[in-house]
Amino acid sequence: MSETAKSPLERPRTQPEGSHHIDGAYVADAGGRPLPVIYPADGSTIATLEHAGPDLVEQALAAASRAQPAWAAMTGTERGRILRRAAEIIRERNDELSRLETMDTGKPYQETVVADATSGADALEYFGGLAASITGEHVQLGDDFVYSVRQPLGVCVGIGAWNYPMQIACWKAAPALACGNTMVFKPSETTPLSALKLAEILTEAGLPDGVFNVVQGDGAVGSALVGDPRVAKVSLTGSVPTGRKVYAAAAEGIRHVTMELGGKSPMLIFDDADLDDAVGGAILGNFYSSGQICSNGTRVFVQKGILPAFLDRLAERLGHAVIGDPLDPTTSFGPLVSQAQLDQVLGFVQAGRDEGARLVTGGERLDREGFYMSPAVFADVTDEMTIAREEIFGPVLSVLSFETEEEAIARANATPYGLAAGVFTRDLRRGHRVIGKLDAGSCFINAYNLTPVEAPFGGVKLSGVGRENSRAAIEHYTQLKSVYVGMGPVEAPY
Ligand SMILES: NC(=O)c1ccc[n+]([C@@H]2O[C@H](COP(=O)([O-])OP(=O)(O)OC[C@H]3O[C@@H](n4cnc5c(N)ncnc54)[C@H](O)[C@@H]3O)[C@@H](O)[C@H]2O)c1
Ligand SMILES: O=CCc1c[nH]cn1
Repeated sequence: MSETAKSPLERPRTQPEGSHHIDGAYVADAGGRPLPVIYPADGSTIATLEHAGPDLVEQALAAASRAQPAWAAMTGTERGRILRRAAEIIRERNDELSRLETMDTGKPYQETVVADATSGADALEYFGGLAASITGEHVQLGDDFVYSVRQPLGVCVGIGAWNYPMQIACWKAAPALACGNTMVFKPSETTPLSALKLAEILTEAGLPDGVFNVVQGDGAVGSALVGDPRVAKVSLTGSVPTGRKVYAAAAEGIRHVTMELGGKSPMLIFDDADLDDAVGGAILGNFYSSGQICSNGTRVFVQKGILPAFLDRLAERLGHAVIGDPLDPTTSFGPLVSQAQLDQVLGFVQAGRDEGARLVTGGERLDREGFYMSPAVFADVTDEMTIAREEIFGPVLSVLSFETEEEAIARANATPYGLAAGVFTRDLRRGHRVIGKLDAGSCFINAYNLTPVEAPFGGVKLSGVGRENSRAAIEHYTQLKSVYVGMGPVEAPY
């Protein structure tokens, strides 16, 4: 692994005009608890916001409720035009938005410039394009007929995790708004900045006031939003423990939910796989965003025949990772998001060592300011070890070996999670056969962690409920009204 010495890109302005964005404008909550925003690359405070108090939560929900009927009454074409305009503005400002995302999350600019704001723009463009074609259906029943209308749900609450702040805000807002809903979005308290930019850009694109609102704060603020009787739907991206709480609170009001939760996904590499493709997939599925990706394939099952070559090539390629200032465009591996996350991940590395896994490379706290560690690869991992069972959410790859296809499938499925799964093989019949038997929502054959807006994204088992992206998301932000129309006399028994 090497360190960079190039000059970093210019730092963007990080202190927003106000902490929250309600009814089309920045708002401050003078009495709110301070919310410092930390730059993971050096631990400095780059902005100070405040958690929303009850008055601000009320203001945001009232704005979203007020705005919803008129927004829903606009045609899909009109709504879609605004979303697509917002996508254009995001693309025009991608460089600045990417630098902001890098400062908020610590992810290398090399990544944010291609995978964060641009992914958000894709969602706004895609759902903006679909908005005009959201329809029900007509069923003829003799002379009578039934028609259905796909209606918005009302006020939706979106709650985000810290790993893809802009992407998560857009993946929730774009389908919600396209369908005629309004939204109050609460970003993660760890990365609160880019959702405010999204609100600002949507307003600039012509979004009516109150349709998309951002309030800041921790779980208590999220909880206040989820429990409000005006809320029709909650979409959470977060951990399974938070998902349990939010799902239960939403159930009190029989609210719709989308739950995008954690995972411990398997990647199966067969002897006949292209070695470099498989190693590339393992790198993308474990070390991109310093390993802080929900769908990561952190249990890498490698068939015995290819195992030595796989480990050698993986260690060799990791040696080319450029660890450094995430604002330096040549940096390919940045810090973790926070000191707490770093401590947690290093705790898992220690558990791996204590339980007898072999540390092939990395796993060390780096001697520099910021929350850096080197990417870790463990070999000789067994299914019972903590690092093979628990979601680590950091750069720790576990290699487990296997002999037969049936064995690998059974072991891959022996987890309460079911977010993603991958298979690497040159035998496409085997690729489809194996992927068909893996319990996961988002699957890959000879690829990993690609999440185009056209593909449904989401998990099974504890990893979640519902899907983001694709046409499937339209169903999760609408409800059907059916209307039976009688064309003849009404016959009654008496
Ligand atoms: N499936 C996916 O699409 C996806 C994507 C990214 C991250 N994740 C998961 O997110 C986790 C990491 O993110 P995190 O640490 O921010 O997760 P987290 O569960 O700690 O927090 C997620 C969000 O929920 C809020 N929250 C916490 N308690 C709440 C409550 N009681 N009511 C309402 N809101 C509450 C937090 O403030 C935050 O905004 C990992 O488990 C990861 O796998 C899943
Ligand atoms: O972190 C989860 C969602 C995701 C996966 N890849 C890009 N975004």
